[in-house]
Amino acid sequence: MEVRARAPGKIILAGEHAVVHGSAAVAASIDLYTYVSLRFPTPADNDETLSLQLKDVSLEVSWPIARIKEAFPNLETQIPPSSCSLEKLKLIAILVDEQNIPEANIGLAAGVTAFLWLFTSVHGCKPAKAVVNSELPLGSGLGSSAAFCVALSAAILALSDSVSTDFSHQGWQVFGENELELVNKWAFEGEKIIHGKPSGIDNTVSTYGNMIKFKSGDLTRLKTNMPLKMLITNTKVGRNTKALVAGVSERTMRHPTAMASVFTSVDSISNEVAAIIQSPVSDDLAITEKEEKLAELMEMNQGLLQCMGVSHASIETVVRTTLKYKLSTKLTGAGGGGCALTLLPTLLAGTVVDKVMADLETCGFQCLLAGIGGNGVEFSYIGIPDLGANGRNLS
Ligand SMILES: Nc1ncnc2c1ncn2[C@@H]1O[C@H](COP(=O)(O)OP(=O)(O)O)[C@@H](O)[C@H]1O
Ligand SMILES: C[C@@](O)(CCOP(=O)(O)O)CC(=O)O
Ligand SMILES: [Mg+2]
Repeated sequence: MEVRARAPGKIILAGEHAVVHGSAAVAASIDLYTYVSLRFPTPADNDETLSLQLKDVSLEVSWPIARIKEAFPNLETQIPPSSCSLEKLKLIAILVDEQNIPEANIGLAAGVTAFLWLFTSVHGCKPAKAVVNSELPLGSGLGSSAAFCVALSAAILALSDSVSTDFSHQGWQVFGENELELVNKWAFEGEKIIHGKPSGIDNTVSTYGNMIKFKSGDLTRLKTNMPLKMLITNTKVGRNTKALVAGVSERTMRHPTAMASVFTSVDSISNEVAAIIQSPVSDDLAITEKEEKLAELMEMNQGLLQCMGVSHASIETVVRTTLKYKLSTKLTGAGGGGCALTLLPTLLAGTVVDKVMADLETCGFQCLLAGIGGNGVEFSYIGIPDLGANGRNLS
């Protein structure tokens, strides 16, 4: 039995970092996905291992099931998601260490740890093979860690008894509300292992898709008929979300009052962004006015992100370059490099977009125009006899 799941990446229109400290943030899914396929071997395969293949980084790790049983003598599966205890984290760390993950890929150890925790929590010591590949750049602010955890949780749950799904459905299918909640909760536990202290916004938008406002764990789904076009620029400067989030917390401990004001300002910006996006649009003039307000709010948010210490010279270069064309830019995700978002007004000439993209690419950056606000996590059973030719096989 094999299942494939896919979960989208995201952009944050307002509120990253501040959302970790209780402010509101606004995020949207993008049409770039992480795919996970998960398969239980048949008796004929005679395969008694648990393995994980990470295609994007050319890494494969595997453990004999006997080794996992030895490491977790008292392993119990659980249905309501819970946090990984320190004791279990230590046991998993030993299993991960045994894989000799190359020093250059050391950030991946956290992803491998999250996989072991999620899989064994639901399926215990069962042989299986998981394969992961992604259209998202890793560690760039587009939520690859959340998409990884959401797709993994979805695949793991789709092959478990805890969700009722339709095996005869052809092609991608969506979970029911209860199952989505379960996927989201497990993914959040995975994100905790990768990020340290995530707000939950990334796994939530990857699970539910579309556009959301998120504050202190509460999700509001935003309805909009405003066409929103963003240019995403990847500075290709590598960074690590966990370290950046920890840096903001340290600054907050040093300057609690000043940072509280910064977070309050971000909260107001996110609420205003959400209100603008949701208000009805009547004509081109109304759209232009709304775009001008959004652009200004993005500039203000970028200033506050700089205040938090998470901007970067490469991000400032994107801000300056796009400003030459009167376009507003802010970083998206954890910052410190990674990706920036530039609002492209509806009436902006295509030639201007081409010029700004060429200018940014001259700086060594990579530009992409992704679709915004599509579906959240989906899954599809593979190799079921009556799945038929429409069952999409992406391998
Ligand atoms: N496709 C993938 N394959 C392997 N690991 C992944 C993949 N996507 C995400 N990860 C995990 O997520 C980490 C990057 O997460 P993070 O620093 O939060 O950046 P972002 O979420 O912005 O891409 C990687 O170091 C790895 O542990
Ligand atoms: C900085 C933060 O707001 C978003 C991080 O996103 P990313 O991992 O950089 O894609 C952290 C969080 O909300 O968990
Ligand atoms: Mg992340």
